[in-house]
Amino acid sequence: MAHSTSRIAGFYQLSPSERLAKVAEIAGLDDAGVAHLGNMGNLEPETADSMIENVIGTLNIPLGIATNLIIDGEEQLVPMATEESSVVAAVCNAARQCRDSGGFVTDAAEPVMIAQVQLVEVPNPEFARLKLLEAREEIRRICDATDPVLLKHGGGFRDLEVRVLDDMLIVHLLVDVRDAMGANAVNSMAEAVAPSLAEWSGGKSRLRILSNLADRRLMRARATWRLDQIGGAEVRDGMLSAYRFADMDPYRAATHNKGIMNGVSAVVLATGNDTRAVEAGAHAYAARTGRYRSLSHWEMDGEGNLTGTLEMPMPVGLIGGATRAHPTARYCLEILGVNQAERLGRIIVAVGLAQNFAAMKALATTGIQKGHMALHAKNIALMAGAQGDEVAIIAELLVKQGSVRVDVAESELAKLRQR
Ligand SMILES: CC(C)(COP(=O)([O-])OP(=O)([O-])OC[C@H]1O[C@@H](n2cnc3c(N)ncnc32)[C@H](O)[C@@H]1OP(=O)([O-])[O-])[C@@H](O)C(=O)NCCC(=O)NCCSC(=O)C[C@@](C)(O)CC(=O)[O-]
Ligand SMILES: NC(=O)C1=CN([C@@H]2O[C@H](COP(=O)(O)OP(=O)(O)OC[C@H]3O[C@@H](n4cnc5c(N)ncnc54)[C@H](OP(=O)(O)O)[C@@H]3O)[C@@H](O)[C@H]2O)C=CC1
Repeated sequence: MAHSTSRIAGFYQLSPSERLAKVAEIAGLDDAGVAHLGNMGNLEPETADSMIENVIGTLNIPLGIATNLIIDGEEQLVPMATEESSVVAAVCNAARQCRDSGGFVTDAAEPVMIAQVQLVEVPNPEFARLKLLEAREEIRRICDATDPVLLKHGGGFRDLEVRVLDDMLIVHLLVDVRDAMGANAVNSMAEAVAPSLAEWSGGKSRLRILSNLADRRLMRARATWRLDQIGGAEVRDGMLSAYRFADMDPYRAATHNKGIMNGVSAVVLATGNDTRAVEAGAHAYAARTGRYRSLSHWEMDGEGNLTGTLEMPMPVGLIGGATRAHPTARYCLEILGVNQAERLGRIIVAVGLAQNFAAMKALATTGIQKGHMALHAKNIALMAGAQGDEVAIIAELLVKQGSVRVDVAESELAKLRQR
């Protein structure tokens, strides 16, 4: 049913509770709905209200901890925020199976982000391109002057690329953003330097914005799963065949990479980082050869063990965005014990690889539904209306019957309540 109006002048100037009252009136929410949405959980209304616009409440997402991970020789607990069952269990499961071979080894490139400046109506783009490249030091001076704090932390302008796209010139500012995700930092630089670029090129500047294809800020993770740990050669070969399928077929690659992002996005979200930025970068990177492919690579080593690698852009920070503003994100960073954005990125890529291993193994053996649906059964029980102890009882019944469905849950719940 359409609402009576969506034009609410000055809505943004109200407090969260005033906005909620207004929405409740228009949408016909009852007292229980208002009370529920008005409970802001562990995010203060003032904090939420300064993070985004038109706030009326908060949405709690479960926060789980991935166990069993060894990353670069260190035991590592990892907070993951996700609404999807079996994602956390999958990481624990994969990490347990490579502990005997040392866990995950990671690596990272410098934290360099790209800002793009679009120059249009450039009369002689090839000529202007060289002029801009010659002005590198002047460009450095203008960019670095916009962010002395970043400079103090060892970051700042690193290099310049100029591309000719038809009649446009696209300038890439390569900026070391240290422990920030970097969008605001590089956007400010792009805006500051654009008038000079336009003048030197003889054109006009248009867009000045970060590129989410953060292909200079790559992070890598690798691990070996011993044959005896994963259940033998047949399991390994099934997984290698699953990988080949993903690498050759975009329909499969999209799902395979979604599995990787199950792990990646959960840690990105838990730490208050920008999930969309990481996701956009990951998928653009997966398509960099002109064909959308698997982000991970799977092989067999000389001893027949399964080896996996994952290399992907990882624009995450420990400062900026919601990383410091959201108290839960701050505590997640405390649990992680990281003091450099680079370490956070490495951990995230290791989690992505673990997630991919678990999903591929399940797919290549029992099928995804057995493990996933067993854990999803509690959600189904909740959907059927189970409460308190009923949730676990109904979930167990569904798994035992091998039919994790809402209609079955409803009929089991009715029977349980008649007893
Ligand atoms: C679900 C499991 C882990 C069961 O796996 P299992 O072999 O039945 O579990 P197990 O009881 O033998 O336990 C093995 C280990 O898994 C962990 N584990 C086991 N159960 C739990 C639990 N409840 N909570 C936390 N951790 C759990 C735990 O670490 C445990 O070791 P332990 O600590 O007992 O020594 C397995 O089937 C699995 O890894 N499945 C993959 C699940 C998955 O990928 N889910 C993502 C959602 S599906 C999707 O969106 C992506 C997809 C699949 O489409 C991607 C793609 O297509 O590539
Ligand atoms: N396309 C995209 O993905 C876009 C994303 N965004 C959003 O931008 C936000 C991230 O921007 P970001 O620039 O990272 O955040 P901030 O601008 O909030 O923080 C970065 C700033 O923190 C200061 N700083 C202090 N210590 C450090 C350190 N050790 N390392 C680096 N910087 C330090 C720097 O200088 P100073 O104090 O002088 O600022 C730096 O510029 C996210 O919320 C993202 O969602 C925004 C636009 C586009």
